[in-house]
Amino acid sequence: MAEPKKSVPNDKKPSRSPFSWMWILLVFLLAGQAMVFFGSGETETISWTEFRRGMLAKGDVEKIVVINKEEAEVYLKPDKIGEGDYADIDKKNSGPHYSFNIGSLENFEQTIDEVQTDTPADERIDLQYEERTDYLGNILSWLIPLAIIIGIWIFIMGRVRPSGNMGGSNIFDFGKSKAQLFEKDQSKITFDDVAGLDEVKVEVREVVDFLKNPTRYTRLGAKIPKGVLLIGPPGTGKTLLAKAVAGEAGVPFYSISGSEFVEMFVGVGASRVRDLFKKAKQNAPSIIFIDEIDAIGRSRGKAASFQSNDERENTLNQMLTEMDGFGSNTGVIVMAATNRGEILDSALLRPGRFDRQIYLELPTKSERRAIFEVHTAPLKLAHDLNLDQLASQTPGFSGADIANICNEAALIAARRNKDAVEFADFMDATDRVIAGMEKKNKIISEGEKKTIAYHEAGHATASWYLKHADSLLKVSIVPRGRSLGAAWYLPEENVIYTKEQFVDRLCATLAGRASEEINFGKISSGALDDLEKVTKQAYTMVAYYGLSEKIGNLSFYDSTGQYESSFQKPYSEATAQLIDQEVKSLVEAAYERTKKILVEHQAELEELAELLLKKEVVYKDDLVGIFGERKFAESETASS
Ligand SMILES: Nc1ncnc2c1ncn2[C@@H]1O[C@H](COP(=O)(O)OP(=O)(O)OP(=O)(O)O)[C@@H](O)[C@H]1O
Ligand SMILES: [Zn+2]
Repeated sequence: MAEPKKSVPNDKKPSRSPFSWMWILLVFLLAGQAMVFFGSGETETISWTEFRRGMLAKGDVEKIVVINKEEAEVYLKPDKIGEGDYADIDKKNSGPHYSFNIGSLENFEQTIDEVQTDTPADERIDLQYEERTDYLGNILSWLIPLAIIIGIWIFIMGRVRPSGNMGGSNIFDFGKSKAQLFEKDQSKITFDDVAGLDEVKVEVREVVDFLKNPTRYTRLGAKIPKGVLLIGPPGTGKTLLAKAVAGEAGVPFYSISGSEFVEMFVGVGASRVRDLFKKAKQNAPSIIFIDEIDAIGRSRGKAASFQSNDERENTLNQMLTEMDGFGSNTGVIVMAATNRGEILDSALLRPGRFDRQIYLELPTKSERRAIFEVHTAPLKLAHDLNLDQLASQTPGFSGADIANICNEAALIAARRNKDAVEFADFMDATDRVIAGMEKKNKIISEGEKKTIAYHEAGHATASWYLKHADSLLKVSIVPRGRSLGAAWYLPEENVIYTKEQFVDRLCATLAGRASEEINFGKISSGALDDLEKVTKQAYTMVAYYGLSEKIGNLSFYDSTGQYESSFQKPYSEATAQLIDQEVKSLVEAAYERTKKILVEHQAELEELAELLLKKEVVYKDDLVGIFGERKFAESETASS
């Protein structure tokens, strides 16, 4: 996430800061304490022992008033006051002269009783009991906790709204949106600041045009999309791209992060959304950017039973209402970013909401070079610095990582008192950034990269020569999500598959591992997804589609879902074993066949793998260059 270079507070009205509230409370508390102190100032507090051994033993006490069975007020005999031990008490003071805490009432009464029995009736102590309500104490006893709670609340509010982004943060306007507003002329980010992402930029250019020339579209009755969802791994430039759209269109940009909604109090999230949309509409045309939308837009229902987050749901509902509410010519386009598109609530993706989805990927080598170019532009570089080399040293790095490296490198060079940033500084910076990344990202070593390249080349080679495999569009060894490399196919849209088609697909999927075995003599864990797919497919072939001779025309598929819930298999133990055997031999046969194909075309496989290592992404043209035109026409694979 990028921090805004320039932002202006959107609320300019004068506001009382939480600190002034702290002061008021403090004064209040001190006043309360002072009242307690002075209110009891006239009676000296003594201890029970002092009382018993002193005035009680000497018989100086005239009256004791026990208050609330806790405290005793002592009145001395008038003739004792102002003399001896009591010299500093004013003669006119009618008492109480002392007070003490009686501790145990029983003990106290017993002691007094003992004294009384030894005393003549007319000299006995006058013992009285009184229930007194301590108004001040009561008030304070709830005022102090209240003050503490308010204090904590103010403190939390202060944290919830990081004051760095906002000029005046007022504890009473937390319902207002704290979206940051970037004024037109202040946001100078354009598409030139976004390196690579060429395909994405084409799609996003359209959005710029919607904002600039809405009538061109509305004139013909076309509906301008309201929401654009940017999906991609962290640091791939989603925020940057949204800002560039605002910059190119010259419209205000309101940004807020989904996670900010979540830490709010009940009802606040929804009112923030309302406020945000209101503001954006007032300043239309404009862009609302919601970062980390998954924080509020997570699929409802699924995990809800565990910990239902009503606040999140309210916020989401309010957002959907707002998006449905404004017409397509309002001139407000909502852009949202997430790195987990799959967990979003489907309600968000419905037409009229975020129906445009744009995928961003980690940059390829040439894109990384371009990003290095952007971020080294402001630096003073050594003349012999080779950006190509930097790009090839940083596979799997995101744009944000690269921006980070460039800055680190400059810091390192400065620390070393250099006049220009050199290659070595970049390498050290890379190490430092890797150390920070290691926890969240996969770092790929040269050796691993080679394994991945040969694995993907295996898939590509096999599917090129398998009649029924989908035709290949693109092969990449740029890591994405859980997988380390990928091949993109043009899928056949068949409804019915023949056994041959199934088997060819099995082979294509197994080809990654087969290539690893052929080229390195060992296999790796990198084929997990492939093997999962193969196993599932082989089982469906045998147990569902009746495609194995030994099982015959039986299907244990259950469209009603009963078997699954009843733990009971619809076939005998013997059949179960047979199914397992059939699956195994099916996969084994496919694997052997795949290896044969790969060995036959080993030279081409190697050529492709090396090209992948060099370019990281290889397109259909390159594939044709290596393998020649694919022999199977598309129509031929689409089958009977
Ligand atoms: N394609 C790119 N070209 C130039 N700089 C880039 C690119 N991608 C990322 N960056 C740099 O990385 C920084 C962070 O990117 P940004 O905040 O846009 O990523 P993001 O995809 O929104 O990440 P997150 O998912 O973590 O919010 C940018 O400010 C920019 O400096
Ligand atoms: Zn694979």
